[in-house]
Formats: sequence, C-alpha cells, structure tokens
Amino acid sequence: MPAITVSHLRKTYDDTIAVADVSFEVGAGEIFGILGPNGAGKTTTVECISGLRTPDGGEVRVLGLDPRHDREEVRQVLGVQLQESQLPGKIQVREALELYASFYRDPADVGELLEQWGLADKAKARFGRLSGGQKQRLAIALAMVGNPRVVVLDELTTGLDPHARRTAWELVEQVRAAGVTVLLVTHFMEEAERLCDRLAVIDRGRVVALDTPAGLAARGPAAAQRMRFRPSQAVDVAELRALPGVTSVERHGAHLEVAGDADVIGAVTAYLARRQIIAAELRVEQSSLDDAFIALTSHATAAQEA
Ligand SMILES: Nc1ncnc2c1ncn2[C@@H]1O[C@H](COP(=O)(O)OP(=O)(O)OP(=O)(O)O)[C@@H](O)[C@H]1O
Repeated sequence: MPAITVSHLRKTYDDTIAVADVSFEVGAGEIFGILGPNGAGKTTTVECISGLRTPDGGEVRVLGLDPRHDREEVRQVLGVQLQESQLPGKIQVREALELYASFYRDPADVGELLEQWGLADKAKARFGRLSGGQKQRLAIALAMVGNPRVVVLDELTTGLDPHARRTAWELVEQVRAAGVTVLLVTHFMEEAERLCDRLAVIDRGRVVALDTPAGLAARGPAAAQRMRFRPSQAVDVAELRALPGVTSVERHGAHLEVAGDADVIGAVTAYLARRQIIAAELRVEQSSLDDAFIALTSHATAAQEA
C-alpha cells in the first residue's frame, strides 16, 4: 500500500484556485519532495494531506485512510512538522514534547527523543530561547513524538544557515532510516537533490513534472552538458563539431567550449586522446535541477520580472 495517494486534488479559496489538479503517490519508505515557485499550491496540498484543510475535489489517502473521515486514525500515524510560532515562547523543550506525547496512543519515549535529536542539554530551556537550529530539531522531534509512519515536513530548513541546514538533512535521513516515509516541501534544489528519492514539481496548482532528481535534471535545457578547456595544441573545430552528441563549439581566446547532450564528454575526451591532445583547465558543467526547475516553471520568473 502506498504511504500517500493524492488523486485529482482540488482546493480553492474564494476565487483563488490554490490547487487545480494534483495527483501523485508516495511509496512506503520514500523521501518524496514537493518543489514549486511561491504560491504554487504546495502548502495547500500538504495541508489537505494532513487533514488541516478539506479538499473541494479529488481524493487523499494516508496509509489507506481518509484524512477527513478517519481524522483520529490519521493523526495517530501522520507526524506534521509544526510551524514554530505555534509554540508559546515560555514552554520548556521537555514540557512541549510531553504535552504532544500525551495526544498519542503509543508515543515515543521523551527522554530518548531528547537524546536522539540532540536536545538533552536543552530539556529545560524555554522555546523562545532556542536557536533556529534547535527549534528545527524540536520541530522534527515533535513531528516524531507519536511514533508516526509518515511525516510531513514543510520548508523545514527555510531560514537556517548552511551548517544547520546540513544538520537538518542528516536528521531527515535519520527519520527515514527509522522506516518513516517523509513528504518534504522545499525551495532548495540542493536539498531536493540530496534527500529526495522522487520529486513532484508543482506549478499553478498542477503537477508539471514527477521524476527522480536526476531524471528531472536531465529534462533541463537542451545543451545539457558543457565542457570548456585549453587544448595543448591546435584542434580542428570542424572535426569536433562532427562528433556524436556535439551541438556547438565556440572559441574563447585559447579556450574551447563544447556543448552537447549526455554523450558529448565521452566523445570529446576520446577524440582528444586519439589526437594526443591534452585538455588543460578542463571544466565540465552539467545541467542541474536548478535549470530544469527554471525551465519547467519559467512563467513564474517572467511574472516576477514583469
Ligand atoms: N487561507 C487562504 N486564503 C486565501 N488564499 C490562500 C490561502 N492560503 C493560500 N492561499 C492562496 O493559494 C495559493 C497557493 O498557496 P500555497 O500557500 O498553497 O502555495 P505554496 O506553494 O505553499 O507557496 P509558498 O512557496 O509561497 O509557501 C496562493 O495564491 C495563495 O495566495
């Protein structure tokens, strides 16, 4: 059984169509990412999955349960990362965990959670006094307090510095290692690439792409691979252009820049080896998830610029 099934989900607020038609399935044990520009409908989608909002159309299932009709059952198996503002500043870390633990039939051991998420020495600290990274660790610990089988993390690392972000990634990997399915909403391509098994790119309330991070990156702009180097001796540019996969060859002073598809690097390096030419100062650029994201959601950039 899939951990999450979303089928033709639709949600409107007055005259705003937040989610027009979203469908995807998250397999048990996956880290599944939702990417999309601002206002694409990501939060609305995860709120419908969490049972916090009622869809206008379509179906959502979490481990086969309907978040609206089986509300209590879903609450017991689904952990949702809370926005930090939902905790009072004066509550202590241990108190917050104990309070949330009391909502579940089979909660995790609070002492163990404090240890596991590196909060043991902050057990008596007040929430308002925690650093951003500590708050994030508490947010994950709170999402895990009910021993969930699925967790939803919405922009977990927004506002964290690069160190804290990397620590948060390790925490997400720990969550998965514990056998929990993770649904992650993120704005960071590096995060999506590093953590997610599969991604749905949502744009204007619809899924515009659903693939692995590598599969999505491969859908980037046509010149998917680019290599730039300084040849140790003269190169016949016409011969380079004729190689399989090469789409363009440009001279930039002493350097050559060759662009092409996935085969271009192999073809050019084999050619240079045959000619006993050394490629000095070699740089290879591959099309990234960033490029693919921009290409898939390019109207958002255009609208921002307008
Ligand atoms: N409570 C609400 N009332 C009215 N409109 C809303 C409400 N919540 C969201 N919207 C609108 O619905 C659309 C989708 O919003 P949503 O928060 O789901 O997008 P998002 O992809 O999570 O965006 P972001 O990346 O900026 O968080 C937006 O146009 C937003 O303004």
